[in-house]
Amino acid sequence: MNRISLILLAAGSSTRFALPVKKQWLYQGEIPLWLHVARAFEAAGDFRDIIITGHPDELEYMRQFADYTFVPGGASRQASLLNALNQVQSEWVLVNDIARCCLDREMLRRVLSRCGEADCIVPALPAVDTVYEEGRPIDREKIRLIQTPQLSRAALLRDALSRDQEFTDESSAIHAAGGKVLLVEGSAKARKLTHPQDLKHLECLIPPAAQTFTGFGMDIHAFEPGKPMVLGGVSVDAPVGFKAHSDGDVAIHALIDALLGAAGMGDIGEHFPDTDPRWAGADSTRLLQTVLERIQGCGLTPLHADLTIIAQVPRLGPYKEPIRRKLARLLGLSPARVNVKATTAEKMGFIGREEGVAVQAVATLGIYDWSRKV
Ligand SMILES: Nc1ccn([C@@H]2O[C@H](COP(=O)(O)OP(=O)(O)OP(=O)(O)O)[C@@H](O)[C@H]2O)c(=O)n1
Ligand SMILES: C[C@](O)(CO)[C@H](O)COP(=O)(O)O
Repeated sequence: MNRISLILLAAGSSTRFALPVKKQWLYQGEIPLWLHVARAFEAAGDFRDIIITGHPDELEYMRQFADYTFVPGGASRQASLLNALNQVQSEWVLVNDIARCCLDREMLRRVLSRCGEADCIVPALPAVDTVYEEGRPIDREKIRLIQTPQLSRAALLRDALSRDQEFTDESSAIHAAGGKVLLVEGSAKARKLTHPQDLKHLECLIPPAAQTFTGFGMDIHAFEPGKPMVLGGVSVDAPVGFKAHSDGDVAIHALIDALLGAAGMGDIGEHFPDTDPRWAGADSTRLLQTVLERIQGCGLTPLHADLTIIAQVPRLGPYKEPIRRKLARLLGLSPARVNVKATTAEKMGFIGREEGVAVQAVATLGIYDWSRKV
């Protein structure tokens, strides 16, 4: 069987799923769904290689979980698939949507066992409901609902998908290119996860583990006279602001690093390089929102944060509570789960000499519990 490469498509944006987490990042126990599916296929077949598409912003992160070949996805399923096909050396390629997350081994066997009998072997189900097309009932016996995994001749599939036409699956592309498509019996188990309500019908899914992850962040900024000071998203009355590429909100920067640390997603400079003009003068609350979307999209959720601001000047007593409330709102947490402390440096060092401010932050993330939404 190792003349077959496996492609798993996991670069979608989960628009129809409408939860903060993307479908491919729903945790199954301690691992994300895309890895759970990859392991299920790896255990069920002897593939020459396993190629997984991921959103370009998530690819490095995906590599931290496993040693497969990861390929950046494109703007559509077809574009992602073409990127992955460029890595394929074998004659045959099996393509599965990560969204079809429950592997029916019997169905996989039915597909693989017909290898060579057509250019594309496709699992399909009959329609069991009455079917209307444009307001009129049609003969449902003529209808077949197409699933994945589909087994295709790699070279033909590459050519078929490279035409200037959008296809929703491999079999339609191969059919349009004049190739032979063979339908085999599909499986109700291979239902596609498209909307949150599909979660109830996917019996193979297991709830996420009750794990938490902690990260630490630290940032320092020098004062810059004449600039407005913003700390923790709150305007502070001071004759100086912070020298920085962005608005210099040192508290939010420390918090972002703590969140990225807990997620295992690197540091703020990797996400918002200070060479990138997009972030010049940026409102740091926007950076925090972007980071939160990335973290939540990948299946994690903030639980708690604690910050210590070390400043000789300005005096921060009156600002601690507004900063706490602002950060809690941004994190989607109760103020009871966000703490903001302030201390001076006892007139020592650069902080004591009133040259700048340092902030330390600790943040805790949990795994998003999608099973409570079912
Ligand atoms: N640009 C894209 C779009 C989709 N996919 C993958 O193709 C499969 C089928 O796509 P779909 O179920 O439509 O997923 P999404 O595109 O994420 O969903 P939506 O259309 O609701 O945004 C999914 O496993 C998805 O991750 C992909 O790799 N690259
Ligand atoms: C490939 C597929 O799963 C076959 O039914 C389906 O066409 C994917 O559609 P989507 O809109 O990209 O989810």
